[in-house]
Amino acid sequence: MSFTAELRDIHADLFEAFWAHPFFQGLLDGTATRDAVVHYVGQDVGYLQAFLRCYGLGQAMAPTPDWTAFFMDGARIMLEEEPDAHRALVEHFGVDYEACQESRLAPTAKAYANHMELAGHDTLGVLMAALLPCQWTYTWAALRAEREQAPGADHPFRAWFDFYTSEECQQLVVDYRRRTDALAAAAGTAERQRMAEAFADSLYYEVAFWQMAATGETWDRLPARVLGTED
Ligand SMILES: Cc1ncc(CN)c(N)n1
Repeated sequence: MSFTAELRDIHADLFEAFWAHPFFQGLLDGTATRDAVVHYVGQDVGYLQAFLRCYGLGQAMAPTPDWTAFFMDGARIMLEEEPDAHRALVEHFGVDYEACQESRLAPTAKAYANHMELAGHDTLGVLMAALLPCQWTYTWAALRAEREQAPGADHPFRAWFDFYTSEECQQLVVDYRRRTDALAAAAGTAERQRMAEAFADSLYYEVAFWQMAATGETWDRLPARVLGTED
């Protein structure tokens, strides 16, 4: 079994938690609230900016022109295409995409961004393992949504699902996995272990990012779980 297939197996529970999270299910059935969606998109703009910086860190480690092209193309998709998917989410609520951008990353978004950027100061393999869940979870969940519930043409967030199920996004996941598998195969035990941990941490943060959106988490509005006021 390949390295990434093994990680997929080991962390099946986190993939399932990602799918079942009320925020994602709200996007799927169209009941997600305005506040949660606007907060999600406002935070995601900053998250994607951090991701683009990681592509820069990847470029700095690129061993071949092929790797350089991979990071350049990933950055192009994120800069030119992904914002349109997010724009569709907030425009459903009559909110301007540019206006909903938040100036400060919430605790969860910041922790995730810091985690990825730290991975970008380790090896190329650790960086790739940290970046993979971002591509993989969204495309996996959007494809599953299409299979199981087929959001119709009149679905309010149709464009968002269309982006993540696109051939381009699917190919990106295939390429990410192929490259991560090749790096893992060439890595020693210690590096492979750091790769596995970087992947698991990012996957955890993917689920936590939904929770951040659902609870409206910011530094001023920490969830009850953090404040110790939870029942
Ligand atoms: C937090 C997060 N993770 C993943 C994606 C999909 N690229 C995203 N836009 N934001």
